Amino acid sequence: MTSTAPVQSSTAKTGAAKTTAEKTGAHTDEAAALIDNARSRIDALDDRIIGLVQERMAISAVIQEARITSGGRRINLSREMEILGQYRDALGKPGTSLAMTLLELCRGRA
Ligand SMILES: O=C(O)C(=O)C[C@]1(C(=O)O)C=C[C@@H](O)C=C1
Repeated sequence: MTSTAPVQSSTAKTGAAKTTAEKTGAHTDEAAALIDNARSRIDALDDRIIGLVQERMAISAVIQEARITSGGRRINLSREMEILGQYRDALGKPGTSLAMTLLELCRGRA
């Protein structure tokens, strides 16, 4: 059964804890529960994505260090173009921006 009753909070003006409905912006308990559950899954995914980005940064640092130690340069533009193309092909124009941000994070000091 779908609940259509608006979820209200008497604490909204007092600064006390928000209700689930207030947190989610949903107008029914059912929608609020769905959003709450989906947000938990997004939070778990974001934790994994952040971990993967950190793992990428560490591997990238190893590559850069090896290249620099061998007398080369930190940056390898042709490889960066390859990566930008891969993200663009998979995700479109915002994919390019995402790849640029990733590369910026990874081009730290090796
Ligand atoms: O693949 C490399 O050669 C790297 O150094 C790694 C990496 C990357 O993070 O993907 C970082 C810097 C380079 O300019 C190109 C790519």
